[in-house]
Formats: sequence, structure tokens, C-alpha cells
Amino acid sequence: MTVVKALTIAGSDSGGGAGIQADLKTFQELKAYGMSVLTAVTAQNTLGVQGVYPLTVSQVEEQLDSIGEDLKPDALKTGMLFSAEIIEAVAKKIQQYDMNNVVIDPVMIAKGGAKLLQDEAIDAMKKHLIPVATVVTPNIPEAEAITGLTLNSMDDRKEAAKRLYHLGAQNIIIKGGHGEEKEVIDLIYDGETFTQLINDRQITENTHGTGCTFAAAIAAELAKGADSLDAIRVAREFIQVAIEDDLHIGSGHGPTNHWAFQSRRAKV
Ligand SMILES: Nc1ncnc2c1ncn2[C@@H]1O[C@H](COP(=O)(O)OP(=O)(O)OP(=O)(O)O)[C@@H](O)[C@H]1O
Ligand SMILES: Cc1ncc(COP(=O)(O)O)c(N)n1
Repeated sequence: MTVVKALTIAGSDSGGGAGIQADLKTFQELKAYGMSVLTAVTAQNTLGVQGVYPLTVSQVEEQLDSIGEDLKPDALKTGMLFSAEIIEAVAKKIQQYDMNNVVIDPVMIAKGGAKLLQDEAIDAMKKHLIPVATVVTPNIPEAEAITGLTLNSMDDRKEAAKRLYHLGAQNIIIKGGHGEEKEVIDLIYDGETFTQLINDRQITENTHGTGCTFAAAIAAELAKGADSLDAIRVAREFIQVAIEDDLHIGSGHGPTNHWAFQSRRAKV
């Protein structure tokens, strides 16, 4: 049996809907062996974030050394990185251990408004992390923060994607969850071609961790050898059914259903 290994470098969400918990559940469902490097602990539930406790740079580096020296991942994704110092350390270790298939989810603010990345870290993200990205997955506000553009139209999103490409990412996907359209439009750019993935927008409160889950699914598919566009297409299907078959847990923004994708396949 060939085992593929996927790594998440992210924060912990005690509520289990986002962060490393969402990533590991997604890896498992997509049959990739999951590993994690923790960058921060959050006290969090469906109502919001009650506390944010970053780890030290050396604690993050030590975990990356443990992985790098023994368990080379076939793909990795980054999520909440919190500070410029952690971003720089992560980018350096990705290069030191020659890790490939790198999905960067530039997490900045939780759905409830809590800051998961310090403002001054955005420059480090642009300089150190986006250049090593196989795929970068900003939502609309994150794409605005990175490029300095205001994204009102699809043409604005295309311009932002081009700028992210010029920062060094190989593939860009500007996610449409925060868009105004009736449908959700995710815009993909590979330096030559724009592709739009258009899906039904679900009217639900239960979208906590959608970005984490989506990026983790892309990483799992890249780990299995898919090319970027095919990996994004599978991840899009994974997140669509995870939102459609939501679990109704907690009294705020609930998590998505990480086993919906496999449950539906089992029924076919
Ligand atoms: N209401 C919705 N219905 C269908 N798909 C959605 C909906 N909201 C988000 N998505 C999809 O989920 C994925 C993540 O998009 P989104 O824009 O929510 O990212 P995000 O804001 O980074 O997520 P989060 O911060 O919750 O982790 C995208 O593929 C997007 O199309
Ligand atoms: C540890 C961690 N990482 C990422 C998110 C973003 O997810 P959301 O925007 O759905 O709150 C989060 N809330 N917590």
C-alpha cells in the first residue's frame, strides 16, 4: 500500500471546526496520513474566539525539524501563523527540507472577527510565504489586504490574482464565499488562464472552517499526485457537500461536515 503524507502548519481550534482539527479530519477523509505543526492554541467555539496563545518561534521550528528529519510530507498546507516571526521560520523550514506541494491559506481574521494574524505580518507573508506557494487560497478580504486593491468586480479579482502571481505563487484561487453574487464563484489563475468554479451558495450559518477545510483538501489531493486544477476541483466538491450536509452543532457559526463527501460516495 502506498501511503501519502500531508502536513498542516496551523493553529488549534478547541471547537474542532477550523484550524488543525479541520485539516486533520479532511486529510483522513481523503486518505492522506495527517501530521501537524501547531503555531498557536486558541480557545474557541461556534460563538467566537475567547483566547489566542501563540507558540514561540523555536517551538514551531522544533516541530518542523521533527517532521523534516523523518517524515517528509508529500504536501503541506499553512493556516493561522499569527506573526511575522513564525511566517519567516515556516518559510525557511519549507525551503530547508525541500518540501513541495505547498498550499498557503493566508488566514487573517476568524469569522467572528478575532485577529489570527498580526497586521504587521502581512508584509512577511508577501515576501516569504507567497513565493513558495504551489497554491495560495485567499478569500476576498485577504486578497484585498495582500494586494491593497478593493475588489468590487470580477475584473478587480482578476487583477488581484495577477498581482499574487507576480509575488511568486504558482496558482491563485480567490475564494468567493464573501462575494455578493447569488452563486459562489471561486476564481483560479495559473499565470495564463482564468477558470471560474461556480457553485450554489448555501444559506447557512454553519460555515466555520470552510477555508481551512478547502485548503486541506487541496493539499491532500496534491499529496496523492493530482495537478493543481484537479486538486482544487475535488476540494471544491468536498467543501460544497460539507456545507450542504451541515451538522448543526453549537449555537453560533457551526462547523462543516467533514464526512459528507465520503458518506455521499458510499451511497452512490
Ligand atoms: N455559503 C456558501 N455556499 C457554498 N460554498 C461556500 C459558501 N461559503 C463559502 N463557500 C466555499 O467555501 C470555500 C471557502 O471559501 P470562503 O470564502 O468561505 O473562505 P474563508 O473565508 O477563508 O473561510 P474561513 O475563514 O471560514 O475558513 C470556497 O470554495 C467557497 O466557494
Ligand atoms: C485556529 C483557527 N484557524 C483558522 C480559523 C479561520 O476559520 P473561520 O474564519 O471560519 O473562523 C479559525 N477560526 N481558527
